[in-house]
Amino acid sequence: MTEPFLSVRDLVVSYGDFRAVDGVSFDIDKGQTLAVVGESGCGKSTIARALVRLVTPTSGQIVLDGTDIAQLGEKQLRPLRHRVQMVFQDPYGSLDPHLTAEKIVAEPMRDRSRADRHAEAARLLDLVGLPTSALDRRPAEFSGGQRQRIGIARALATSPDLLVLDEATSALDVSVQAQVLALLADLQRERGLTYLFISHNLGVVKQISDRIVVMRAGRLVETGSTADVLHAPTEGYTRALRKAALDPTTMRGRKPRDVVRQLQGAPA
Ligand SMILES: Nc1ncnc2c1ncn2[C@@H]1O[C@H](COP(=O)(O)OP(=O)(O)OP(=O)(O)O)[C@@H](O)[C@H]1O
Repeated sequence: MTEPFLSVRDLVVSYGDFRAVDGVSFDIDKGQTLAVVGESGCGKSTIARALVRLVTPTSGQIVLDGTDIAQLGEKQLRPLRHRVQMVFQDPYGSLDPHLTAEKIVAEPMRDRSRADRHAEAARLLDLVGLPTSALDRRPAEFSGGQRQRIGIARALATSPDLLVLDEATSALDVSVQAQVLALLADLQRERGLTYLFISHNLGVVKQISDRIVVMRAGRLVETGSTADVLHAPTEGYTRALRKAALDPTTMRGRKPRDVVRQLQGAPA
């Protein structure tokens, strides 16, 4: 049997005495999408931060294509960093407002010639569906969906194998969200990219993921294929999340966390 591309084993991430992620294990095969779902504060973003090594795990393993990166120091990580990139929820907040799209996308290519950087930035922007005229424009001149395309182009600039997408489509309205999801699916097909897709939106997760991990209070409560977890969840918590996501009247204007609490018997 081939090894999974990413294997996370007994991952623990603590902030001081608080275990934000508490003994979580999962695998992702190359070219597949694993979604991590759960209510606000359950540790989804902490898993993302550990995978891109913005935080150092307290314990456990993060084996990326055969190398455990969990405890590597910055110097050892440097040659591996290009392989894992992150796309954030808020493209506006994560793009430097003073830089043009060309500079933002070409930032990781500092050692290449100016002409090369220009050509590569144009190619990447074209890949995410933006015209050459986008090169000279700054983030404020783009729509939310276009800004997220720039965020994806920037993440692709290092030729990564794994993209960690942390609520990457959550700030977008439904039709733009669908376009960005279609773009991500195309990029995965064309480039064999592996995705870890973090979301509280089970409707989106259903469209994009092969497998799902359900988290609650730092722990993994359920995992399986997308069809199994969404259509035949074994855990009451997953059923509550699913009900909250599928019933638009329950969700309107409310935090999933509040809806889940209500479904579990707390007063609305
Ligand atoms: N730097 C930090 N220091 C202390 N506690 C933190 C820190 N970052 C996150 N936490 C806590 O860790 C827990 C998990 O946070 P995390 O951001 O991973 O959750 P999440 O599932 O991504 O939530 P959301 O969906 O709201 O983004 C929360 O209780 C949060 O308050």
